[in-house]
Amino acid sequence: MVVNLDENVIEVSQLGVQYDNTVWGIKDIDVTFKKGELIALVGANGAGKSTFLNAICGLIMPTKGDVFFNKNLINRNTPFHNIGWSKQTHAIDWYLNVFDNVIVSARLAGKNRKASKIDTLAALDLVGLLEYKDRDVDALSGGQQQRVQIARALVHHPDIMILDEPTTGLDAESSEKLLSHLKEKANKGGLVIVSSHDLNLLDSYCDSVLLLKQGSIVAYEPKTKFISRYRDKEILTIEYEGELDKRKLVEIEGVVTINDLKPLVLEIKRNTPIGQIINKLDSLVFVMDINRTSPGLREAYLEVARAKEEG
Ligand SMILES: Nc1ncnc2c1ncn2[C@@H]1O[C@H](COP(=O)(O)OP(=O)(O)OP(=O)(O)O)[C@@H](O)[C@H]1O
Repeated sequence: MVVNLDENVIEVSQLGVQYDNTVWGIKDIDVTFKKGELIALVGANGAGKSTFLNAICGLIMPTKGDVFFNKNLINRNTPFHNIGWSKQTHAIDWYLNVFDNVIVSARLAGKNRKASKIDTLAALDLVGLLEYKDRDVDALSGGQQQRVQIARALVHHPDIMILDEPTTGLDAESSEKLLSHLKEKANKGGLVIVSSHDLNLLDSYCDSVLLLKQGSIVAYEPKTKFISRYRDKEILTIEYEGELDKRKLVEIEGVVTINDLKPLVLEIKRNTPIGQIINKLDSLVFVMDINRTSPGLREAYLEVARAKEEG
């Protein structure tokens, strides 16, 4: 597969989805996605992530605006083909067993029976469901049903994957395995858009961040740039024994915010000498362990969300 990484794969223009002629799920979204990236779609509950992903896949009809895939219009009448999508709500065939649920997706993508069978077994192996291949899907746990949906999305090796909260219900190991697979696909020239509330997981794998708030794009930029908005702060995590009073902590020089009390998680100004902070804590509690880290996606997300609220 020869991939032109400069190609504008998906172009979204003035996209808006209004529900019941009242609530705008998303509004006036203009954005372009290129290949070769894993994009983290983040935002609070109700920010419009699912609406946005469903609209760009052609699963719901926008109220206004357009989505183009390589300059071709996408909508419910001409939906995407050769993409892998997975909705937040399960879209699986309840009357089929696990294997058939997945192979049907490969066949629908135009693969022949033999290739579909090989790919189905590989996809089930990837999501850890090989031993369940003959089970009815309604005899699976919620997390296992989620894996069936993911296997359906990936089985035909699409170079565009749009996955809405794919790790909900997955255990940590499966989530890491899935994201690592998606990252590899993006590295090889694919385009992957993943929404999730698990910002620590996304941090390890995403290239760019798209932050939605109240149906609009607040930020869309490389992860490093997104996080650098937060570069003037670091995180101190402190394990201790005893009781701490928040009011005493805010008085300590260099402490910007208290994120958590047990363990104590402090945001401090970058390069603050931590000796004075530790001395103060030593006088209040028994300090057992101190860990100093640079902020990641989660902290940057909270910062940007907070700044936009204030601004
Ligand atoms: N079917 C619907 N009918 C009416 N309003 C809807 C419908 N689906 C979503 N909305 C509204 O549109 C807005 C965006 O919802 P959406 O589900 O896209 O958010 P989200 O970012 O995916 O949230 P979450 O993180 O909770 O999954 C919300 O205000 C929501 O209440």
